[in-house]
Amino acid sequence: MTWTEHAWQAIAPIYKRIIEMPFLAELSKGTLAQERFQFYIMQDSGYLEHFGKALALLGARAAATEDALAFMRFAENALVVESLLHESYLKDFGIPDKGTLEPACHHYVHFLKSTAALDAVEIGMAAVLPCFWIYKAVGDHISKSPQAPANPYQKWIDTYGGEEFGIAVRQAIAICDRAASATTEQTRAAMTKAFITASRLEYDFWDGAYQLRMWK
Ligand SMILES: Cc1ncc(CO)c(N)n1
Repeated sequence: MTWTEHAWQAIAPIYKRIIEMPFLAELSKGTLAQERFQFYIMQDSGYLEHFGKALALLGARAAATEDALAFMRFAENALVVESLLHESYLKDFGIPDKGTLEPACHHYVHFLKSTAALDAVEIGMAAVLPCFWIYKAVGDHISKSPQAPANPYQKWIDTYGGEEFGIAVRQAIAICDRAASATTEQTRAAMTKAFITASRLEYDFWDGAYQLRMWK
């Protein structure tokens, strides 16, 4: 079994809870309250900015030039392509700026940045993998569900269920598998732990948006 197969198995219960979340069930049907999606997009705009920087840092730290280039492309995509989607939604909703990072987002981006900066590079790569893989799985899952007519969230669904994002996800998976097979058992275990933590933080991110959870 590859490391990524093992890691996905480890998060299977978390992924199951993610796809059952009301946020995603309602987004899929197009019935999600605009206020909740708006909160999510504002937080996610802030998220992408930090996520992009964590990816660039991993690119700088990657040993193989090929992996460095892949992570630099991921960083550019997070900062340019995905951010455009968010900006168009922010404009549709008439939101002037991104606002502050609320608890779930704050927790997640700082976990990613500190892991990318301070842990072994393989562990940093494992920490960002759920950001790719879970979004792809969720995008595919929603794309395969019965399509709601004129879903206001269709652009979001198309981005993450789309083939372009799929290519990046497969690359990220392949890089992590190569890194995992070249490292020690101890680092592999730490990679799995980081992968699980990031998956929990993905859950929490949608949960925080659904509950509109803000600093008290
Ligand atoms: C919280 C979060 N995780 C992953 C992605 C996909 O890049 C995203 N846009 N937001």
